[in-house]
Amino acid sequence: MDVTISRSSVSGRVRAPPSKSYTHRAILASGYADSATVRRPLMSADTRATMRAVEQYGGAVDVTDESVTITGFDGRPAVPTDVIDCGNSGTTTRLITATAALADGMTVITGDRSLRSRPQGPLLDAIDQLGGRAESTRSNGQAPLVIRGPINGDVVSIPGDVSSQYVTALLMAGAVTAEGITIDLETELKSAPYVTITQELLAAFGVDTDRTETGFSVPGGQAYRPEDGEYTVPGDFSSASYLLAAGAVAADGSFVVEGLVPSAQGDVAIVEILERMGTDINWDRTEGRISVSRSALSGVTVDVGDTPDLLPTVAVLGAAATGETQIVNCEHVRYKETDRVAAMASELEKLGVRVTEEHDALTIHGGDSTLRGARVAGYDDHRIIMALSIAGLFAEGETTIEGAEHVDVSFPDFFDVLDGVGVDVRR
Ligand SMILES: O=C(O)C1=C[C@@H](OP(=O)(O)O)[C@@H](O)[C@H](O)C1
Ligand SMILES: C=C(OP(=O)(O)O)C(=O)O
Repeated sequence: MDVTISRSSVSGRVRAPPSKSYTHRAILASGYADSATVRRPLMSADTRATMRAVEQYGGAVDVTDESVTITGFDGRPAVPTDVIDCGNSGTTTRLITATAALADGMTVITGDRSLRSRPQGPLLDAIDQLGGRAESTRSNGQAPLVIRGPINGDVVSIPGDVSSQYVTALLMAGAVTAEGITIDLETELKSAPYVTITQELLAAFGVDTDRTETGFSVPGGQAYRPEDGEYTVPGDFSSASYLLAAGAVAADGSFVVEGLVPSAQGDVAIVEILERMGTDINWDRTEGRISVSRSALSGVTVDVGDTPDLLPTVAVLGAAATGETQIVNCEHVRYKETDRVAAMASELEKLGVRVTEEHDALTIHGGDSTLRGARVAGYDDHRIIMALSIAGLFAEGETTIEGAEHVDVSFPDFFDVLDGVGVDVRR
């Protein structure tokens, strides 16, 4: 589906969708439990993939209006009756690969074309180190994957700079092994706040984890038991980044994003980045409400080591700013649904922006040019599509984004929300 956005202003109030990261974890944690209810989950293509995986491991998932009730497999996943298809979801793939290593038999895990090009090697090695067997069918460290368990727990050594999701996966599975898992990191941990999210979520399910000098550890023999049998998902700052950016470049009067209380999400950094760029932005942390006004932006340097998912948003903000916006420490952003560093460089250039791409940095030379609407590729990647939609708000004329239906991965009603705050969206 193509979506065409014309230069528009936005006004009014919107609610940020529920967090994708917390929803994935809460659903799988409920699978590891005896039973639990997840309130206000994100219902999207990616989180449904995690629900299907929980079912394949023997859980039952009951979706109602505002919640999902899960009868879990209580720490003992069954051997799936079929291949598990994770679609486009890297989080699902990594988290449930470690679950597979607990099952007494073989599990086959795959996904769409993008997913089958993403790196899984370090997690496969970790499962081998723990006494399981884990293989890539093409021997290239990518899905399809074949995993054989069960593992009992032990010490593993993995790199930290490819994906933090390996750590999350091992901590979640490690809690129900006999011996627990100690993870030694061979290199600096990128995307570190996502592990903090995991630790916070696990604590809410009564599971202890520790930070060690060289990594993380989780004692074995633990039971997943959420307080009062339920968990409520907070709002998503990665999704909110597009809405806040829309306000900064196109608010006409008051524009408010709700549902955003403080959280372990690293992507809360979008508030501070917008402030540094000169945005008039105000966060009522108690009410979870952020108001933002159209502002004159100036370029800044942003290190996305902890916040890879903000790169597309910051690149678009850089195009609206005067001076240079340098995005640094971004090599790991190349391992996402697409190579997002290359994708943003290429599509912003089509809109008339001067960009310098290096392996670990992206510089946007803002202010030298007026953005001209154009036809741009969405790379079947929800974040590229949403970020380019925001560029469409201030580009001259019309911006057409290809493959825009892929927003269903994390923010299914994104275009309805834009429409509702006054954006001229044509589908
Ligand atoms: O654990 C998570 O929920 C996520 C971790 C990050 O990935 P990496 O750890 O692979 O950088 C992030 O990019 C992804 O959108 C969600
Ligand atoms: C990279 C992302 O997710 P995942 O790794 O789950 O595919 C994302 O949502 O930007």
